[in-house]
Amino acid sequence: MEQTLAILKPDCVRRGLIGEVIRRIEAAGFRIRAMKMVHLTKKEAEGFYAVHRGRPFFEELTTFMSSGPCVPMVLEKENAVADFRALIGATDPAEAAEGTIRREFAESKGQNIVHGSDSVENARIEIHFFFPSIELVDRR
Ligand SMILES: Nc1ncnc2c1ncn2[C@@H]1O[C@H](COP(=O)(O)OP(=O)(O)OP(=O)(O)O)[C@@H](O)[C@H]1O
Repeated sequence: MEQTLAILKPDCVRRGLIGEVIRRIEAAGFRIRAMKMVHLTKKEAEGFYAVHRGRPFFEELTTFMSSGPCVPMVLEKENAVADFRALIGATDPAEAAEGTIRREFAESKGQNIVHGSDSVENARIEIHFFFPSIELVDRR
């Protein structure tokens, strides 16, 4: 069974959308394996998004991600990584498909409600970042 790392970003928490977004995630067949609320420091946000260091939006992104609490969670499902990316939609809500979480709730490319790992390999790295002691094994 595949796992992916999702984050309900600070805008999701601030706008009171945690419940609504989790409802959609569960309705789409994902099982929540781990979840917590954390307020990242700027340094931690820079560590999580290290691959984007040097990109023009890096400063805005890491300032936003450390601006308030967020909710990282480990989601499990067949084909979890790709299916979760499909459920959340394109990075820019204006380009996200009808019915996706970002299309429905996100206000901008920067504040886009939710994060989802973009590959199985990155999912492993990102899960370890937030849940270093979680067992990454098949537990059906
Ligand atoms: N042009 C931009 N301006 C502001 N923020 C941006 C921009 N491009 C990307 N971001 C932010 O950086 C995050 C990571 O960018 P990336 O291109 O990896 O998008 P993504 O894979 O859809 O998003 P995520 O990694 O959060 O799931 C985006 O979710 C978004 O919040």
